Amino acid sequence: MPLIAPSLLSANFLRLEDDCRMLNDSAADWFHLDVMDGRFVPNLSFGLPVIEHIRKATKKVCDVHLMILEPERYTEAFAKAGADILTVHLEACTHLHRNIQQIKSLGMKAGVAVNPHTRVELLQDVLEDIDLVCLMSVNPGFGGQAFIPRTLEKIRTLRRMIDEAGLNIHIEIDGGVTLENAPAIVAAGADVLVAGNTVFRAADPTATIQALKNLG
Ligand SMILES: O=C(CO)[C@@H](O)[C@H](O)COP(=O)(O)O
Ligand SMILES: [Fe+2]
Repeated sequence: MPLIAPSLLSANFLRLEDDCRMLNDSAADWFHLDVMDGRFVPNLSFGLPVIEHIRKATKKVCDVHLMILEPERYTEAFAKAGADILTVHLEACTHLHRNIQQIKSLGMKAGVAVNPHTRVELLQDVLEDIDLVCLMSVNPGFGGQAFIPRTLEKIRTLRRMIDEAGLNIHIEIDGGVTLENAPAIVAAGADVLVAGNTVFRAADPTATIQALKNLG
């Protein structure tokens, strides 16, 4: 059964407390929180104050996905805000290994995200240092985009790399996850499904989260 991480980028920000409560009462495992800087990605989202409040509204894992340049400038602030997992983009880090060490030294789990054009083989030399790989299955910046099918092959390659190294690392798929494609994503070797629009645009978000869990 995969872990389900609804993305609050698609939540109703006027009713964020209601959406947090709905997720708390649902089968959701993690809260996926997308932070954008308008530089690494062509969009802005929310930042530290919002995450601090969401942290107080849930006991579930806060999985923070940083789509920002120079993430090392904010690592400590996100630790203080209550992130459990902090994921930085390989493409945004000059000193990725150092950034990973910094995240872990502050008591958080470390994730590395890769864009659709980035080969997963580039993760080989940090694999043993991280807790999660976030494979972007859309170009980061927006919710509601279509899943890029080539991601399935990348999941299989990454799963092989992780298994051959005898490691225990989450493979999280982020972007365009639906009830239709979730079974193939899990069959390819992913174990965490991020879902924004599929959950928050559903007539019954709670049932949809449960269905994603059962389908995978
Ligand atoms: O990081 C991102 C987008 O950049 C994602 O986490 C999206 O928020 C996922 O939304 P859907 O594609 O599931 O609607
Ligand atoms: Fe994300």
